[in-house]
Amino acid sequence: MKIRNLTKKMDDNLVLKDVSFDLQAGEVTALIGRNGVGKTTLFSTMTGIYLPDEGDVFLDEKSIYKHPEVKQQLFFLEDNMNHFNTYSVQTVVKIYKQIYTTFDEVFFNELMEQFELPMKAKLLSFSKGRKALFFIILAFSLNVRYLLLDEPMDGLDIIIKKQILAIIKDTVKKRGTSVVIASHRLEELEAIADRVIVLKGASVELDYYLEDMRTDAVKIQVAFKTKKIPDFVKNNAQLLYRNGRIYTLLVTENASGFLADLRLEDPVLLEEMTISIEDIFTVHLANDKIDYYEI
Ligand SMILES: Nc1ncnc2c1ncn2[C@@H]1O[C@H](COP(=O)(O)OP(=O)(O)OP(=O)(O)O)[C@@H](O)[C@H]1O
Repeated sequence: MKIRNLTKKMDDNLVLKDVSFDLQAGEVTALIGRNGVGKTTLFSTMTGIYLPDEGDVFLDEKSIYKHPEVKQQLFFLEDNMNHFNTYSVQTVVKIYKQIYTTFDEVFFNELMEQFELPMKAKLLSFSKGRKALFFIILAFSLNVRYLLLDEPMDGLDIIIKKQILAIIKDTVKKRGTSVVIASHRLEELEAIADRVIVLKGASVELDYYLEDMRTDAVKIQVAFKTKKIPDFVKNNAQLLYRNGRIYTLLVTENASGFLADLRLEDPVLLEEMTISIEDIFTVHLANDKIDYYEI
């Protein structure tokens, strides 16, 4: 799926500006950004609920706006499916089976049984967690190539979250589905995301694979003998946190060269740490920069 130069205004507000990326099969992409940045608007525009002011979205080289039939291959799970509240599970399934001929009934029944969700109950009688679980099961049962999930785990308890993550991971692996999950709960996506797209100020600020990031980048804790911070540190590292004289730094390019230079300074503390999505988010989206000199 190719997203090309999407620009979208909501009222007079420019929400998306020249947004482009490709989605590949068998990958989980985390779409992250602060509240109100435009994640839901991007999904709505990618699926033709909104028409873009500029740009296009292609599935198998066909524009989804000009060839709506290709949208059979994608599904957008909105963060609030309350419009189905008065329907029974059976009725919702019937509706989706008519729309999506790829619906996998065996898979659906197996998961409904596994999670003990009743078929005849109305969705209104489900707790928030059970309802979210039901819609995730439904979404994956549609057997589409592209799934866009908007905050699918918002407000769920840890047990259900883990169950949902397991379903996502398993199905992506087995079926080669491409899943995009919009969230600001980064720690939850860490375990399953292959790639992260960061939206900021209406545009794509960052787009990278976590594995590449972990290879090219390094996160370290360092403390120097004196209060003076070497210039190459200030110029090449992004400061994540500071605790007294201990600096937690993120270096995203030429990590090995940076570490070698750092060792020459003979620091009193130098420790490598695991990079999290949250670190990236902090560096790129935080408004307040931490000052190296504030000791
Ligand atoms: N129907 C609408 N009419 C006018 N403005 C809208 C409409 N929908 C969204 N917006 C505006 O577009 C911007 C992006 O909203 P959107 O819901 O896409 O952000 P988001 O990143 O999904 O936010 P959140 O993380 O809070 O869910 C916001 O400034 C919002 O106020």
